Amino acid sequence: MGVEVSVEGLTKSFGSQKIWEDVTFTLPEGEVSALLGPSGTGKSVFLKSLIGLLRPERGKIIIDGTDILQCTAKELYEIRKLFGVLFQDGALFGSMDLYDNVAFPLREHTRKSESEIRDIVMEKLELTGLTGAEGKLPGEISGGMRKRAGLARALVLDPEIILVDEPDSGLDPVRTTYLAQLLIDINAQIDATILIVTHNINLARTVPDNLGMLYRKNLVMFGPREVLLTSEEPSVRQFLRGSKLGPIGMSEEKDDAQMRQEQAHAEAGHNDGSPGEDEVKGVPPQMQPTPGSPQRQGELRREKRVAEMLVTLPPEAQEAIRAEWAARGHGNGRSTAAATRDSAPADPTPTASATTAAEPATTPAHAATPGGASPSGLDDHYGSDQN
Ligand SMILES: Nc1ncnc2c1ncn2[C@@H]1O[C@H](COP(=O)(O)OP(=O)(O)OP(=O)(O)O)[C@@H](O)[C@H]1O
Repeated sequence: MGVEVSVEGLTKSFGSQKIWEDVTFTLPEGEVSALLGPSGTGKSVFLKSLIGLLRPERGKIIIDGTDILQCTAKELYEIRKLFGVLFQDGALFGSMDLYDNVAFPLREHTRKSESEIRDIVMEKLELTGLTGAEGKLPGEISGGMRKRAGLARALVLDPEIILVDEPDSGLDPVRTTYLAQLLIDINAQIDATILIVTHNINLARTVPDNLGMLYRKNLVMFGPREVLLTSEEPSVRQFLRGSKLGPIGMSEEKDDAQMRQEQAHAEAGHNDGSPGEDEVKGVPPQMQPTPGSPQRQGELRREKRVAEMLVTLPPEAQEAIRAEWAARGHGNGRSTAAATRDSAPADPTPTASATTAAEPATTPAHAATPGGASPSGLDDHYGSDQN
């Protein structure tokens, strides 16, 4: 089962450049979460911090009960074994065929025999739809296949936390949906905690249990998906609509004059290409595991967890949550929700801490990376700094 990842008061700077500060939230065990944010807001820096490649100057990152900012190098090595990381480009060794790429972490970090390794590699290749392609070199296959091979490699050491960096980059929308389905199916099968960093609005709206957003050097919000998807917070609303209207500009925050001018253009009928209000309104149904998959244990735990916090959420989010439970017609959250309905005032402006739900980040760091010198091999891909 996946483990909880809890981040408390985390602050990271490079020299005098503050990336984000006082970030606090929890990735709940076995749930799927997505972290959004405009380019340059420090999402990748956050992922690197979770796996111990970057060192925030303040705060805690508690993984399976251990604060990785305080622990020894040996403890960090052990914690990194809990992670599987899917990098944007798959991060495969160009000179190795897919079989050897996927087998790499097993050969590097376990004492398994070649026949045991073969069973595991072939199982993961089948899971990711790559049976028959094991003899191909990364340069001979498509970007989507490379992503799936990267995922197969991230899974061979049975990660409890899976981190996915922009799963849609370089993929067409259809392949992005297949990859998202694979992540949900894997979550159903192994109950790993999953954190996805993405810009893809459709993926953010339909795949995760929880959403968070980084902006203005802060975690603007983090909580159940329904909270962000119904939020009127200007940056969240703008981002989830992919609209020009709002505080987020091309390279930095807009000033009031620019916002007023764009608003006037919109009111005068200018079409800026943003999706229509109806296309992105409300909370779409969440992606479910492929029929025949096990029930997602994370979903069951989430239902109970969200039921307990339901009355603290904004009314629109409560309504969306109840509607989804009613549509699915299952789970103990449904009855708990009914029991607590209208029994307490909602907080109309939830903050990250108010809506915080514990969520995890996963990926066996070493499993996902080709390098062998570092405990996980992650350093070789991302580069490690001790800033
Ligand atoms: N090792 C580093 N040294 C100095 N600055 C860095 C380092 N790594 C990242 N940065 C800076 O941190 C900021 C955030 O970068 P990051 O890549 O995390 O953003 P992001 O939100 O993932 O962006 P994108 O969505 O475009 O991938 C950028 O200004 C970047 O230049």
